[in-house]
Amino acid sequence: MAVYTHVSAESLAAFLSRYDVGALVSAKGIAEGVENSNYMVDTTQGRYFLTLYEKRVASADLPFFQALLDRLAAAGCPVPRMLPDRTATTIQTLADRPACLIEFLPGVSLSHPTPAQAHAVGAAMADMHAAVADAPFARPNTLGPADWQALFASCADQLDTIEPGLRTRVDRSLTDIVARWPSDLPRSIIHADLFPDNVLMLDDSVTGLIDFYFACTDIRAYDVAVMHTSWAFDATGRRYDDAVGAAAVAGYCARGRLSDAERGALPVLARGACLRFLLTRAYDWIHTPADALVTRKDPLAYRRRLDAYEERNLFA
Ligand SMILES: Nc1ncnc2c1ncn2[C@@H]1O[C@H](COP(=O)(O)OP(=O)(O)O)[C@@H](O)[C@H]1O
Ligand SMILES: N[C@@H](CCOP(=O)(O)O)C(=O)O
Repeated sequence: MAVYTHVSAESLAAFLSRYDVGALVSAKGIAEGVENSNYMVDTTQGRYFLTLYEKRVASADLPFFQALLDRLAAAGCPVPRMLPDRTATTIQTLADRPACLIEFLPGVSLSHPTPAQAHAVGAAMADMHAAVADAPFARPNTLGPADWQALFASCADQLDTIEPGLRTRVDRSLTDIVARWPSDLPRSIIHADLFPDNVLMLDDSVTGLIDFYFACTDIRAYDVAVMHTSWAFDATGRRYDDAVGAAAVAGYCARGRLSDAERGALPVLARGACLRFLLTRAYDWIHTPADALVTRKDPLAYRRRLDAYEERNLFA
């Protein structure tokens, strides 16, 4: 469960009184997620989502996320807008954290997506990229290739406590992936974390694209690669489902386009995605406070995916 910061009923009621959303009825910490503290809040008028931003979300970036969500929502993408209070203030402070009240969207996150569902999420990603194609705002990727060496250094000494040999394994791939990283592919705002748990679905329809807090300006095909790494494997990273992976890419191409150069780069972009999530998971595995109500994610599930992408071209 990801609740790092506890909010008392009194302070939540006072917070809600700034909005036209009715009075607090109940609030409960959300079991999923690892980055922020999230609550599902019921009021006399409906259901809302409350996020208190923690470690990896800089408050200076919140206006970017707000503008991005507003733009995507205006274009018809199923994203939750951050709600303004009566004074038109959206980004607030609660329990000494930046905090936002957010639209609650229907749907559930899938554990075992089918090809049809992966196709739908690929299409939704292409629509999202189209909606931000000429967006007048940008945000650098703070977890891109230029940051991996420092991230590696911050946990290198403890990597072998997760799995003997992991330090050497990561080091070897890091050097090779960074050397091969493409520099001339189209860039745009990307989600950068469109895992199944960041997509809400009902049957085969996408009802919510959520958790944009890693969104940034980077290689557009990297978003497709991140999606592939997260949708085409089971949670342990042991079982690869070619039909799901192919459907996610096909869904993207049904509504958007991948050039030959972008397609050709997918294997190295996927290896980079594996490394990025392996490293952040390893960092969290090592540094998450013992009393945090959070389920740490297994770094080795991404070491296994990295192995799979290095064994053969899963995009062939
Ligand atoms: N706007 C929303 N509407 C409905 N459910 C949501 C919404 N945002 C998040 N959730 C639920 O909360 C979970 C955790 O949210 P998420 O943003 O992924 O957390 P974190 O940023 O901490 O990783 C999601 O998996 C989803 O089930
Ligand atoms: N998707 C990342 C972690 C980021 O957490 P999220 O709950 O915000 O998606 C991972 O699985 O490592």
